[in-house]
Amino acid sequence: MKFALNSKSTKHMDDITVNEIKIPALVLMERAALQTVERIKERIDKSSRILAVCGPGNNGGDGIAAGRILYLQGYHVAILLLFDEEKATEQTKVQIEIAKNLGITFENSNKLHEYNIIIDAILGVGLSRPVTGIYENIIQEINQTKNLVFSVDIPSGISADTGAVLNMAVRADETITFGVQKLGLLLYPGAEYAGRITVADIGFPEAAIQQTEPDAFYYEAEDLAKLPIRCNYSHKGTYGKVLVIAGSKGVSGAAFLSAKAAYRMGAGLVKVLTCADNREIIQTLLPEALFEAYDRNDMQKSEQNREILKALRWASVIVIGPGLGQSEKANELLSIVINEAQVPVIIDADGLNILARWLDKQSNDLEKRLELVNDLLADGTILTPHLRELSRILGEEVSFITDNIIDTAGRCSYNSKLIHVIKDARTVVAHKNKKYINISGNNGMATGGSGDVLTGMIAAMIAQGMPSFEAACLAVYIHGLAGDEACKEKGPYSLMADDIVEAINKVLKN
Ligand SMILES: NC(=O)C1=CN([C@@H]2O[C@H](COP(=O)(O)OP(=O)(O)OC[C@H]3O[C@@H](n4cnc5c(N)ncnc54)[C@H](OP(=O)(O)O)[C@@H]3O)[C@@H](O)[C@H]2O)[C@@H](O)CC1
Ligand SMILES: Nc1ncnc2c1ncn2[C@@H]1O[C@H](COP(=O)(O)OP(=O)(O)O)[C@@H](O)[C@H]1O
Ligand SMILES: [K+]
Repeated sequence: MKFALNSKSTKHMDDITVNEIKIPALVLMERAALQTVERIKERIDKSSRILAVCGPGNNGGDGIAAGRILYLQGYHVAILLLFDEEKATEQTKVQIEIAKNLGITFENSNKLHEYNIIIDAILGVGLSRPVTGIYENIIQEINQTKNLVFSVDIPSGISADTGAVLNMAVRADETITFGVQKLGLLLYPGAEYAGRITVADIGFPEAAIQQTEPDAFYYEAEDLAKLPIRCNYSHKGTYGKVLVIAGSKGVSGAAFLSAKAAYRMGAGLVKVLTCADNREIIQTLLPEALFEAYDRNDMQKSEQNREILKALRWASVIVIGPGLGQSEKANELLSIVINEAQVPVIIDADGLNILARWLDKQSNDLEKRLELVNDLLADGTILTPHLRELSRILGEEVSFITDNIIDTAGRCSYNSKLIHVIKDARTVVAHKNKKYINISGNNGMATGGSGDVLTGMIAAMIAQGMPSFEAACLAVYIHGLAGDEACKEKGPYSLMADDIVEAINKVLKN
């Protein structure tokens, strides 16, 4: 598990390090520069012509120092300052003075075409407003050259908080970020602008890191160790019972994908509760699944509802929504589940759309709607909306979410007992003040049914005994990894949801 910070927390960590622990800012800057130089040297040679393009803040200071270190090692280096020297920070002024004393060339106009390596040290985590004027112009020029671009800490113009492009941003080949990962480098579009990212240790002391509340966390391969253990002395009951309430007349794929994914993820038993018409297709495609219809015409309604309640009592976790439609029956099923379930519930797809319609009848106000959902659903209920579904629940535009997905996740989950899995290219899972950002997965997964697969995977993790929030984070991570495995074989164009299901084993067996 790794942590990520926003700009405010990064400054807080810097502040403790420099002002309380008293490690001089220039020492940190020198280490930042040395780390930057290490990465750059892996991709250049002595014939390279390097230009450090620097802004007035400490990001610029890092760039000047990196240029100076390369110069002293015999590389061809020049520095371009984009500001009036008076405006530089104290540390950056020192860096300018050292570089001048050593006789390093300072360019006074943009001659980007005379260089093939750019050190982008224009703006770092201190970016506070949209980029305009000469900053905008130079960034545009950098992006138009074919030069190899190394961004210091973060590509200039990318918000460290949201990953947004503040009007104009550098498209880097590599980004060397210092101490801790930044939210803006994990989230798109920042993640794409950053190119290859290195999180470089520049000696922030553990005490400073400990005193800084992480803004989000993410998983890497070692976190697969969090998978529930399977023991020899066990049976199918040990690994839980997943009830998938999904599908409707003519719609069977979602139920199939969700149920199959739950099995591939290790659930002991999976039962599909769907419309009677789907019996043959589900039993043919997935004979391992138990089958129950929610609309049998050989039963009275009360008798049918008793069967549904029996299924709810049978389950150790319930999925409701994929392909369910928004019919009267679907509405009724969601009500029954919300009122009667005594185990964790995962609400997806049409389950969420129905919920949004209920909310529409009650309030247009975002806070009020969040309060209503919170009151309606049981502790630990998991909602798995994609951006459009979440926009319906919140009663806001999709852009309201994409402008600041971390902030939105915070608003949904702060003071809430619910777990939100906000699905996107970088899915965010939020619960109370905890936020997970998922970095696995690929654009091949932007294909019908891949969300249904995820729902089954989360359910299987819960069925095997994981707490709901941890189950959601791990399932989202593995879903992305399975997507990556599937993509190796099928490629991003041809990847289909069932390929993700079929690749789960590649992730789990290692
Ligand atoms: N301190 C430490 O421990 C360490 C810090 N380190 C490094 O410091 C970096 C942070 O430095 P920083 O705080 O000085 O901010 P930085 O990103 O250089 O920019 C601020 C300047 O830009 C200006 N500005 C802002 N937006 C603008 C815009 N749109 N267009 C134009 N100008 C704009 C802003 O002006 P202002 O908003 O004040 O008017 C101010 O002058 C960090 O990313 C890392 O690289 C490392 O050395 C490791 C140790
Ligand atoms: N570009 C992408 N990169 C990574 N993951 C993606 C990308 N596009 C979609 N996904 C993932 O695929 C799934 C799509 O879910 P959803 O939109 O609910 O699909 P469906 O409703 O068709 O099942 C989500 O888990 C999402 O995170
Ligand atoms: K930068």
